[in-house]
Amino acid sequence: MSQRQTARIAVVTVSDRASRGEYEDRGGPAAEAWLRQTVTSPVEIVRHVVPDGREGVAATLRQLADGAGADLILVTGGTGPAPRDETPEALADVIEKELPGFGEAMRRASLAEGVPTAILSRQTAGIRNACLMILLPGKPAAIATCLDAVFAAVPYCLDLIGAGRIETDEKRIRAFRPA
Ligand SMILES: Nc1ncnc2c1ncn2[C@@H]1O[C@H](COP(=O)(O)OP(=O)(O)OP(=O)(O)O)[C@@H](O)[C@H]1O
Ligand SMILES: Nc1nc2c(c(=O)[nH]1)N[C@H]1C(S)=C(S)[C@@H](COP(=O)(O)O)O[C@H]1N2
Repeated sequence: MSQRQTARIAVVTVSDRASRGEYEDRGGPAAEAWLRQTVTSPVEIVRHVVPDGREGVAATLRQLADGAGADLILVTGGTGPAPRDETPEALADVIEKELPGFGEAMRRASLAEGVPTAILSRQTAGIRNACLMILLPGKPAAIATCLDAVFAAVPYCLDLIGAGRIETDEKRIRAFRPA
């Protein structure tokens, strides 16, 4: 299977208050900045800010994967235990396969940084067709911690599902592609 040369990445901030303009979204820009510093191959990055809620988030994920042809979607926010935190339920509605190892590795990294509430985040990842979706906590400071913890496995995962190929700056993240 030939892989698309310019990978399409979507960054989705899920936050009631950021979507209403009550505070400036800092999570989406942090995720985009992390990607631009790390991915060295051609990439298109689009950002969206949406309110919490299962149906709306699921519709956004479907549109980005199926309509916009995203290879990778990073979602930040709505992973906690509060009543409006429904991002994992939205993900479950749209994916064919869950990859729970992503959540395990991200929570371990946050715990190792001394954040005991890391276990409150139901962060995870999943596959829909040729799109990998990764859920991150809403705290902007968590984004680099969590992406640093899992991103070495992302390029090979995209290869396996037939998504666009990405290369990384080895000084930041050494992509692991088993021989
Ligand atoms: N995208 C973001 N940009 C800036 N700060 C954020 C963002 N998401 C979360 N935060 C900060 O982290 C705190 C905890 O995030 P959390 O996702 O639990 O918010 P929340 O109480 O669910 O509210 P909301 O969904 O309206 O953002 C917020 O109060 C805010 O200070
Ligand atoms: N690295 C890191 N992980 C973190 C946090 C944090 O500040 N740093 N906050 C935790 C808290 S307090 C919550 S409630 C959950 C879920 O956050 P979310 O609902 O914004 O996704 O993420 C957790 N994971």
